[in-house]
Amino acid sequence: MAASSSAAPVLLRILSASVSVVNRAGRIIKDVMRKGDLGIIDKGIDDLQTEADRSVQHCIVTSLSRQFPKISIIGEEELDSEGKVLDEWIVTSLDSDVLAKKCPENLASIPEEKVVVWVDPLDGTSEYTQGLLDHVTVLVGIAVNGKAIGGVIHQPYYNYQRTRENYHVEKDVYKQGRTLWGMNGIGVFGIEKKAPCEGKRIITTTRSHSNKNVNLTIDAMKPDEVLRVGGAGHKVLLLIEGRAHAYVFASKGCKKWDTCAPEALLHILGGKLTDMHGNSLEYHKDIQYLNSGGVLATYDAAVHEWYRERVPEEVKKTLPP
Ligand SMILES: Nc1ncnc2c1ncn2[C@@H]1O[C@H](COP(=O)(O)O)[C@@H](O)[C@H]1OP(=O)(O)O
Ligand SMILES: [Mg+2]
Ligand SMILES: [Mg+2]
Ligand SMILES: [Mg+2]
Repeated sequence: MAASSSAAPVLLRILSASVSVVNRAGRIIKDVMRKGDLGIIDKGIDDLQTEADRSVQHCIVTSLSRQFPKISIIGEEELDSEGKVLDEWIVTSLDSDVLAKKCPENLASIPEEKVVVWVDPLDGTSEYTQGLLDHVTVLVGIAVNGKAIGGVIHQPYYNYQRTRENYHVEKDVYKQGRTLWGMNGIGVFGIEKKAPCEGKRIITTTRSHSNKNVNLTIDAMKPDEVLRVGGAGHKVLLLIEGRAHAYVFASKGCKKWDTCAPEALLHILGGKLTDMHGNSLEYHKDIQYLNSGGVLATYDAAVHEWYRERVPEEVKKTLPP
């Protein structure tokens, strides 16, 4: 594998390394939970950090920067660079399924220096601390020229309730955890896209960062059902799997590391993610981290406009892009 992997375009190698490292990240998240002491630090209003957020960020950032020293990596957590990084957290293997794909021509010649990687080591921290474990994802988004072009979403506890209830069933029937990955021009792997039900409108939104404007906006869209769940990654998974039609978050709070990987995969699958005004999000390394215009995403790009038109003017005024 060594010869072929070193010959592969750098973007494909970055994606391949990201797929490898998120599996290690998922094990760290489970180890911290099993130990029981989450080491919670309060970063601000409704903004927690746990031992898992810290350790996973060290794991992903150190693993990727050792292999790709010239890429820009921006992670959610502000950590002491002298902090403890265990050798066992460093993963430098490349996923062979990713390497086997053909990188599209327009991306094959992108040099390392032009790549920005956005890392959310643990998305859905609030839900993690409350035991809503399948809301948790690990997000690695890849951007080139300010656009989200690929990424990885790892959901470490996918199926965990089924594995618990069906412990007597063969282990592999309900495998716990999954990894989705994709890149423009290659596709998305690790998930099957399903269309949501017709004749009903299901909106998914925040469960831990709600406010008056979030609710006003959802009401204006007259949903039949509202799914209040944690995590930006998790909510985009609900769109991809046809469990919701739209993800509506008419508030500030989500950052670029929350949206980069989910946006990339959703777009490849025909969906659309923008701010509440319909502006596309930018991922240059010097961009402001906050998605100040909120987040509006739909399972299909064709229905996005319908939701955008219904965002109340008074709410839009509070969300300058
Ligand atoms: N007000 C906020 N402060 C900090 N993080 C936020 C805030 N709003 C949203 N987020 C981040 O966006 C994700 C999606 O938001 P929500 O779950 O509320 O829909 C959250 O899990 C959190 O990411 P993280 O858990 O990685 O800190
Ligand atoms: Mg956080
Ligand atoms: Mg997050
Ligand atoms: Mg996070």
